[in-house]
Amino acid sequence: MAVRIYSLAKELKVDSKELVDICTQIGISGKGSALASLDDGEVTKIREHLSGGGAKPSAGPGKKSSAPIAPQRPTKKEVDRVKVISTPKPIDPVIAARQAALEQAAKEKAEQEAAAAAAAEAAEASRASEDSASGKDSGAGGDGEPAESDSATAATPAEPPQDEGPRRPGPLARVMQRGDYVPPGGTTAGGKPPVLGGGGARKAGKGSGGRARPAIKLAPMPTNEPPKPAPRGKKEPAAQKPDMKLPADALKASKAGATPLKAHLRKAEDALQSEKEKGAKGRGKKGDTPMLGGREQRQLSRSRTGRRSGGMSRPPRRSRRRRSGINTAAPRKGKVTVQLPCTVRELSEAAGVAATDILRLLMEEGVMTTIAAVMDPDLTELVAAELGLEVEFRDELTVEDEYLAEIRDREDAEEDLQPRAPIITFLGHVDHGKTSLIDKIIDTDVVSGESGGITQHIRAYTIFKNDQQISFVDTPGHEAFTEMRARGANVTDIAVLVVAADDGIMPQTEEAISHARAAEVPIIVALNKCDLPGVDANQAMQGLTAQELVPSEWGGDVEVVKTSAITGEGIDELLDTILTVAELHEFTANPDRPALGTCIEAQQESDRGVVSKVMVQNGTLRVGDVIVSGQAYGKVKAMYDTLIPTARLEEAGPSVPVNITGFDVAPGAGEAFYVLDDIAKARTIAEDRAHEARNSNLDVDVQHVTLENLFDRLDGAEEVQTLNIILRADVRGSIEAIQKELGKLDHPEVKIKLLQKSVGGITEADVTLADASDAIIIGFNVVPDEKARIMADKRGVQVRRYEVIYKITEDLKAAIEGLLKPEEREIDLGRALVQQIFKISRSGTIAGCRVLSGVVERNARARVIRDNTIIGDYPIDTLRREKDDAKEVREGLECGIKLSGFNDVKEGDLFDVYRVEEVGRSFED
Ligand SMILES: Nc1nc2c(ncn2[C@@H]2O[C@H](COP(=O)(O)OP(=O)(O)OP(=O)(O)O)[C@@H](O)[C@H]2O)c(=O)[nH]1
Repeated sequence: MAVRIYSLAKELKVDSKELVDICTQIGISGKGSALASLDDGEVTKIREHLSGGGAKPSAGPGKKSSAPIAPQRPTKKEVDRVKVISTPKPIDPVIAARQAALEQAAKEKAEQEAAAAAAAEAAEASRASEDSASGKDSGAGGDGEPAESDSATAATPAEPPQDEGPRRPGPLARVMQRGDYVPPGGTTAGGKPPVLGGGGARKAGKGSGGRARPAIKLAPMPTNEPPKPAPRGKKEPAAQKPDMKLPADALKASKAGATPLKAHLRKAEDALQSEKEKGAKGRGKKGDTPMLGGREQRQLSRSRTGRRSGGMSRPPRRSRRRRSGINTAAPRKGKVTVQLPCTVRELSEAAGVAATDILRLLMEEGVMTTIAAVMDPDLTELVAAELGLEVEFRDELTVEDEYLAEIRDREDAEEDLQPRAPIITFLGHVDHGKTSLIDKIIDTDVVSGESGGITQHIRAYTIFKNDQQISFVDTPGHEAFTEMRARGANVTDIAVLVVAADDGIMPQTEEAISHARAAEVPIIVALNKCDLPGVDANQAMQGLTAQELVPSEWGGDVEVVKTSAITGEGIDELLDTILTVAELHEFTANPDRPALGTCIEAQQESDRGVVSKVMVQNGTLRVGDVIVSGQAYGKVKAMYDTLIPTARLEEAGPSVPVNITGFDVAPGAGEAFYVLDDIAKARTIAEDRAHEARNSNLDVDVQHVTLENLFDRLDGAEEVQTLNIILRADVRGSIEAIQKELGKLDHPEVKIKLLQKSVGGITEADVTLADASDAIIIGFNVVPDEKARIMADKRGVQVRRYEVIYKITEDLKAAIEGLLKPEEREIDLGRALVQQIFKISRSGTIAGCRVLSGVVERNARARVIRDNTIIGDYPIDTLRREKDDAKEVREGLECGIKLSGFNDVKEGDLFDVYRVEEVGRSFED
């Protein structure tokens, strides 16, 4: 019987990877991964090899023995050699927290029942005494009996309820009953709320308990956000007092009074004066900032340094201390780089010119100023020119960059990294069983039906399987998964693609595959509903193969697990596969740093305020931590388990989802969160973001790749770049032809990656994917639907439509080479729906239309769209409003349109109206 390498490795207590290497050494080829299968002969060969080597457990002395090798306990040497990566201990605090919550609930229930029983007894007793007083009590026993009865009643509340019958042990109880469970000392029910994540993992990570797992190589955490520039000052030389003198010619030139500097200074002063008069308030934006002093500048300076008091003439302490060291004056340079806004001091430091010399230069121009005065770019340039220097500007650092860059960019030392639980997302076509599978997994191992803690709203949870932690993020659909990625949040390590065996690959399955591929996460397939009679798993596997997901049992590299969420078939194997894939990827994090992660969702609750579900991705989040996420900030007031929401936690380590309270407003789903050391900083960042969002007139905040800017992006790039493409076409044949043509495009610096190819019109899902993956969308004989078009405009995603295949390759080639000549560009004008047809013998067919959006112009062209497919493209011949010719007809109005050369118009057709404009070359310079 075929056995997987990792299973055999487990049995033989050796590292899976080591076993892969052994396969190669002993001539068993094609076993590149621990997930590969071995046949009986190969297993025997391996066993013989290991027994011959003497270092591994052996089957016994006889080589010919065919008896299975009994798993043996590894020797101490072996245990020492194999680094244990299982994390048995984190189970304790989580289970303890959950158990504490469940026990508390049980206790409350018992108390309520006891109170009810006591009340009933008391009522009974009072009735009895009334009866006795009225001489109705004829029973034996006299006065003593009620007393006995009372004492029995008094004892009742302390007893567990007896009438419930034997209770099925809950999963937590089951875990407690297991031999490998060690209860955490003093942190269970009734004690201080236990902690979750980090601490246990840390202890466990280096322990020697649990089964032997492969040795790990520690990998860096995937980052959530693109790297930001390092904070200012990090790499800058220390403040200095250079001994360079101003060049005489520079001074002479400025003294002559004819320099542009004087005029500029006057301009700056005027501007400052008018700003003062206006009493303008503003912060953060250099455009609003009066240069060379002013209250606003002081505010800006404070907001950037985080100081709440002090004037700009006094430099921040840190700077002063820095300057008191050795003079590290840089030699005078011919070209200097400064960051805007630039102060006199910064220019002096960058240029290696004494600040006093710059001040003197300014003074000679009649401007009395200070070393901390901010100069605008023009003035900086002019002063530099006076000094005989060329100046280059770096982008201004935002407050956010200053505070968060260090946190985001901080790389963890390898020795600080610990194994962390994998975060798994289930994707797939609607109704294929994603939710049922997750429910089954949770029910199987952690929570029984009595927990009552799982609600529809819980979308992320962590569970334990064989002492291994796994976290799930249950997104309602792959769009939500991709939406999060679009916001820079990658909260998934492994995607489980759920495919119903009776249905096979469906359109949303294809989309889910593209989304998982674009996220570059490993894919495991759960072939679900295998319990249904007559399902043909082979057919579904053929479908997977057609999607380039070749099952490992067919020699491919994709693990396909046959499951049933109803019978539980394959659930354990699915979990094992997830854990093995996770093990191979060695996900790690540093629990000893301030937390950062992603907000999965947030909502305002009437009693608790904002409750946010966050996934900790690195570090440890603690109650009391200062956090910022999007435009929200606050302090973590309380933390709850997501699976059993009554279980309170004190901290959460990497890969642990928790519900927290404390944000002032609800952060958006997919927003990154960070822990800061100061609430004022968090407030500044959140306010700054809110301010920017309010002031931003542009909806498009990301400049996505377009064929026009592709070359600019490639410019200066060192490595091979990837151009991601989403292709939608009218028929499968077109896709194949285009794919073939794209394959011919061979460029040393640009790789073309087809993220998704499918038949049909362009949808919002395509735009979401393009947004998240920085892709362009190519529509071949198809158009975007209205919502997709609006979304693409809003998100700056380029949608290019073609009707001739060679034009696609021509454009791509030209774009890569920077020679794209967009001589003609189509300007979308609007859309009109054909509501009625009028056949007029002399003129032809007139389409009675309603303009759905935009405008229809007389000299424009119209693509005729039927069932989301372009069936033709014709010039508009006549455009009429009622009986009159019209130049244009706007949204909401009715009109008659006659197309030139096309009479086969039908009701329900859409006219996609556009104009062709001549546009100059983009890359002339
Ligand atoms: N026979 C059988 N039915 C299943 C299985 N898994 C799920 N179902 C049923 O399929 C239906 C859909 O299951 P869900 O778990 O809601 O599917 P889903 O993929 O989460 O659906 P959406 O969340 O709507 O995308 C339900 O009626 C389930 O009971 C299975 O393994 N076997």
